[in-house]
Amino acid sequence: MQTSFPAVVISGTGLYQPPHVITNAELVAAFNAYADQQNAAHADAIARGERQPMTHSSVEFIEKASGIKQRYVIEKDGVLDPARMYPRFKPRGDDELSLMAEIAVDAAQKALAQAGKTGADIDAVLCSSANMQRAYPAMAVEIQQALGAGGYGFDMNVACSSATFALEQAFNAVRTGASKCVLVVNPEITSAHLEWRDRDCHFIFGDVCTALIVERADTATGPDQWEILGTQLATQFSSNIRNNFGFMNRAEDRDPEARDLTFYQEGRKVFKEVVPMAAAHIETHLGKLGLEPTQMRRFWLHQANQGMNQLVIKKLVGADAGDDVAPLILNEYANTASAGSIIAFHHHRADLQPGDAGVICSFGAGYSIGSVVVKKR
Ligand SMILES: CC(C)(COP(=O)(O)OP(=O)(O)OC[C@H]1O[C@@H](n2cnc3c(N)ncnc32)[C@H](O)[C@@H]1OP(=O)(O)O)[C@@H](O)C(=O)NCCC(=O)NCCSC(=O)CC(=O)O
Repeated sequence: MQTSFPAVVISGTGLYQPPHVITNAELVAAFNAYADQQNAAHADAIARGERQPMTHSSVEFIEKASGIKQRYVIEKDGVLDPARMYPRFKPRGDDELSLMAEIAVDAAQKALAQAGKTGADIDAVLCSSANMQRAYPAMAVEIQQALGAGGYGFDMNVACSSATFALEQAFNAVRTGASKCVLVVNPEITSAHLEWRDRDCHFIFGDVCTALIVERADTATGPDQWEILGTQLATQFSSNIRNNFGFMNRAEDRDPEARDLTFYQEGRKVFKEVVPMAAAHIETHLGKLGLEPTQMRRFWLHQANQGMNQLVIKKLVGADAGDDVAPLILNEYANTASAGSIIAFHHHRADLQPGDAGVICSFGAGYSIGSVVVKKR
């Protein structure tokens, strides 16, 4: 028996933008100072041929290879200190709101205001992010309490596809009647998982938090509603984007400074393998909905690499991706893991008209790909 579901909308989005900017010039200056210090400290071993000298990074490479021009971070001094090279966060007591929850509450309140809702209207909180601050209790439950929300909350992690995968859970919870109004939050404190001392990746990530409100169309009162026409998720195992940090590290007697306990990747392989997967995924998803890529007014794509997004769009619509078709935010925000496509949706939808449709699509570690087709009401 075919069950018909009520229409479900995204009725609000919110964005927490960290207070500090690191430009590529600042980033490269810190990295090069660190490399010089390392080379001086190991000059003898380098002279004996026992160790390779570190090579300088460059602003030109970063901008040409990725399109990234700067990134926002929650704490800047620690990252740019050549004697440290990662952020410095003050530990908080168990009775204080944790940092991930704090930025999630900020983004959530903005999304709630846009939707004309309060925390009390929320009956499910999905905190979905590439990294969680602690093992438990779930971040989502702390966020639920801080917002005065009811129902339940849980955390989920699908790396860069965390937001789109959570959107499908929210969509299903609302359309089946299990939940009335779901908050999806994506606090991405990527500065803490990035290896700022590795020139292959030190430029990639930035911090941010996004939030989305998902509810039935017949309860939505906000001025800007986007009906979810469908969602499609896919995963295929790959170690090409990986981070082995985890609760077993201590039991494995791992060196906490080991290179594989922060983000690492085979960037070229990711580029080559993920572009065709993402394009085919979107095309198949739209086909199931009886839609063509050329009918989409906009693609809010994952923000990892400018060239990647251009290739995905070329495969889909046979044309170069101008900002009007696939807006870029990574030049300003860098890669913000799961939040990237949601930042693009947040900043670049106001000019669309009722009836215009588009695709929010993430792709990243897993591999994981998630697409959400939306139409402005
Ligand atoms: C990482 C990249 C920007 C790297 O660009 P390229 O592939 O063109 O470059 P490359 O690594 O082959 O390096 C080319 C040459 O430049 C050198 N090189 C590397 N880094 C450099 C730097 N900082 N400054 C100057 N030179 C540099 C290399 O040593 C090499 O030298 P030589 O030529 O001498 O050997 C790109 O591959 C990329 O964006 N790929 C997609 C990755 C992606 O989407 N990942 C998902 C991230 S995870 C994610 O999004 C979230 C999630 O899922 O969690």
